[in-house]
Amino acid sequence: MKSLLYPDKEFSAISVERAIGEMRSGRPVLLRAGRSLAIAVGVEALDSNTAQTLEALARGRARLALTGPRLKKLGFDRTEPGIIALPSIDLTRIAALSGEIGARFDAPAAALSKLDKAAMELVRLALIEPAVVVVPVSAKSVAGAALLHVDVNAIADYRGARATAMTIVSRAPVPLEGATDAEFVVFRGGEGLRDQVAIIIGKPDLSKPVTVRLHSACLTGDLFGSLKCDCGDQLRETARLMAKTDGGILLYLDQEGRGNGFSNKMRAYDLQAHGFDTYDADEALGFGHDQRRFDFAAEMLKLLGVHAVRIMTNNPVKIAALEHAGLDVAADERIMGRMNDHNVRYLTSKRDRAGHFIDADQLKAYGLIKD
Ligand SMILES: Nc1nc2c(ncn2[C@@H]2O[C@H](COP(=O)(O)OP(=O)(O)OP(=O)(O)O)[C@@H](O)[C@H]2O)c(=O)[nH]1
Ligand SMILES: [Zn+2]
Repeated sequence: MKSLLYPDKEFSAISVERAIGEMRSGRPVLLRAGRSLAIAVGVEALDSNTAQTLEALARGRARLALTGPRLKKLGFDRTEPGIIALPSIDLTRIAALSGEIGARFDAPAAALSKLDKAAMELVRLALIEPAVVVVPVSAKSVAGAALLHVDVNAIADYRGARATAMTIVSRAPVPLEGATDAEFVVFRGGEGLRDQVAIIIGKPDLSKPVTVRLHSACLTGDLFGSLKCDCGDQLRETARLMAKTDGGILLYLDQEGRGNGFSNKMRAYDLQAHGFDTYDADEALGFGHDQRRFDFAAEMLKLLGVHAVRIMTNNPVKIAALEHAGLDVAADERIMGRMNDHNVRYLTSKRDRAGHFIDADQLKAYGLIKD
């Protein structure tokens, strides 16, 4: 039946997209690896009803899958993701293991099975808290249950199949303040089928290096002028600069919170309000320093006919990503926002911990760094 509608490979990717939707909605998903089955439930979605149902199915065999950074924070000597046995679905223990600050556990953590790996990847794709309960089940015990099934191989192959599959779905002129000749081009595709936008400012000459910026969405900074970062300034300054010079292309990428999603960014901001720096906060939540990939952004540029770029960024990873994707990076230029008491620590951390090219003199003048 399925092959009547879609080729098998396409059906695999579609089943993952459906599973991402289930995860984001807080519903369990049934994973299959050969003859083994397991139910995966994001920790974010656990309540006492779900816990009771899982308890009955688990018969002591459930486990909690956590990322490497989270296990490290718990005191485990490992950087790889792993699982911790859950003899019972104890919500307090699960909450402590997955998110409590200062929680420490010395129970052994084991390597992920194929089922656990798939569960972790789904949670990552769904942009929810990166912790998932995995409950091995028999086919008989879930017969007739209204659960979405997805094969672990489909999940493993998903990124490769979809990461750069971008198509243009609409475009229209939108005059901007400071850049009246601007056209918005909307792309759809990539992981999670999000909408991504390219804003073509002026008439860039595609036969020469085109000025580009890859700008990851920051609702707080871009729209509300949050003082915690420099995003809003960078965004508007880039558009103005492109309009004043030979034009350019600004990619506005749906990658809130360095790719962690907006809810996780707000969790991180809450930790920052209690003294954590930007990277420590993400680590405490189980994330690495930066989850973003820019291969799909390079594909957007290629689809617009760009071969060579002059990129405006302080982030070395963006430069390397475009080069890796086969674009000629003819130059890279800095773009700084205004510094203030609320964002100077954030900018210092980006310089010191992620190698961003941020003007040390400016930071020094602000008095936060010594050398
Ligand atoms: N997780 C997390 N994300 C943050 C925090 N502050 C800002 N962000 C996100 O960081 C990203 C910043 O995007 P960009 O300005 O494009 O990227 P950048 O890596 O700073 O590089 P350039 O600005 O090009 O130098 C956005 O996705 C923001 O939502 C934070 O404290 N934690
Ligand atoms: Zn920001």
